[in-house]
Amino acid sequence: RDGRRLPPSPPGLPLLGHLPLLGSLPHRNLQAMAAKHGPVMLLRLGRVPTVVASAAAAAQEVMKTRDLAFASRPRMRMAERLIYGRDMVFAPYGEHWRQARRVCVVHLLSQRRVQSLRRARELEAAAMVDRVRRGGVQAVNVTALIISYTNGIISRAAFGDGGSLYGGEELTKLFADFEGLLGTVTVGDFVPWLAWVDTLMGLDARAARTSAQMDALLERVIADHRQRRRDRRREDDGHRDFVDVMLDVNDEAEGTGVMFDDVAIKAIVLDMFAAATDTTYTTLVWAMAELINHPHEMRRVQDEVRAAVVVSDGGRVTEDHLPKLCYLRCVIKETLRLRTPLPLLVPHETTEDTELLGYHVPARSRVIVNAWAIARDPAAWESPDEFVPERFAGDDLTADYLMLGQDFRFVPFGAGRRGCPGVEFAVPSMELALASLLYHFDWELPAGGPSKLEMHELNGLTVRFKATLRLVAKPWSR
Ligand code: HEM
Repeated sequence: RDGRRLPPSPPGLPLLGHLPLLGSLPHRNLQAMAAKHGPVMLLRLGRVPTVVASAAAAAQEVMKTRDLAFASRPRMRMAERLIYGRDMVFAPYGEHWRQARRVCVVHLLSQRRVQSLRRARELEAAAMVDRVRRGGVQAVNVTALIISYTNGIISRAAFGDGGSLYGGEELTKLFADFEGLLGTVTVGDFVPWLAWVDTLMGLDARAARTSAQMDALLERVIADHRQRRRDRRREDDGHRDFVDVMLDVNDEAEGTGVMFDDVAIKAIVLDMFAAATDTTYTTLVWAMAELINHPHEMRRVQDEVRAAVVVSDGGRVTEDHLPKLCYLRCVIKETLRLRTPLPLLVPHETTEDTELLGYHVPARSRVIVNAWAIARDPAAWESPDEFVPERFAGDDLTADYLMLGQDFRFVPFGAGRRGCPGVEFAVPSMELALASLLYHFDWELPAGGPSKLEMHELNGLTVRFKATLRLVAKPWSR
């Protein structure tokens, strides 16, 4: 009525709006809708107006040109329940998010801290290789193997080397429940008067149970860390785990007004688990699955890693080898493009009235960037649905090879204010795991089964390889 043009909107249903059109794999259904209605669409998910951006130019406006206007997050009931409503990943734009983000970037995920975790990564990679060796001729459950590797790294980073003392397998299960719930879309988020459906389906009870178990664990971890500090048994050996760092920040901030109380500490440590584990393991499992279906590419990475590791290196991959592994970097980048683990990123929300590709977007609209569709846009990529790591071979493949925030056709980590601060943590973890698995073993599908993997997806906190990936590992030696 005031002459401002809203984005095009397909027909929806009364009450539920476009919610049922999302289906079980929303990134795919939204891509099909964008092909008909354009790179910016306005949907109504239940009662929530939602703008969907499906082209690189739109992503650039959301995450760069008009970054501030798009920098908030919508309220998500499950995250509030599980992460105390005090975390950072799901926090609305404002002072709490700013302080938490600063601690994250400056202290928890700084380059120095990530480098200090090198030993943790190398220990976990060695343990993973040992586990495969011990499995003998049996097909290896690669999914479980990689989950255990990523959990191991984040547990050591967050809780210290004694991370496994807090439960080992049980801890893995607790985190699996936690991440499963966090990835569950609740009806109440979109249609508040139907929130009772979530209760009826047992979601509320499960969330309460998991949250209580997690809280008890974190209380114990914090109490142990405090005790150690009192006993002065812990020396500063250059590596401080996330709980130590948060307690340090708290001590230093005393009297300055910026305080992270125990609830905020627990919330931010949980954020790290939530943000780091599923994303990293999902990417690694997809990479292994793609390489199995592309034996020529698999052989090329193996030749590269095996040429880089010489006998005097003690016959194992270390982080010193990683910068030499250019083709491996192409494989990781191509996996993130084709199998974007968070295909719709994390939802944004507008802080004020703004515009997107010339369309009016009202304040407090939910905003979804379909990074997966953008990375498969036929107008921007050649053979977009094919796994072709070579497409990146001409790029600068040094440390900054993901070129985040520079090329908006490739945004698996988002960009700008709400972009992922964990990229530097994730990249060496992924490179080292993949290089180690491919250096030490030749991988095959189990005999008697299909000769190719079906690449079905399962939607949760991330979109992951649906089946359990089981492969036969044949030890390789020079
Ligand atoms: C392959 C691995 C990873 C991928 C693909 C990934 C992807 C993403 C994406 C898409 C977002 C949201 C961006 C947006 O809303 O626009 C995000 C946010 C975030 N990620 Fe990552 N991530 C990964 C690993 C990690 C790791 C290892 C950590 C920490 C140890 C981490 C910490 C975070 C945090 C704290 C946020 C919230 C940022 C904010 O809201 O301000 N991520 N990540």
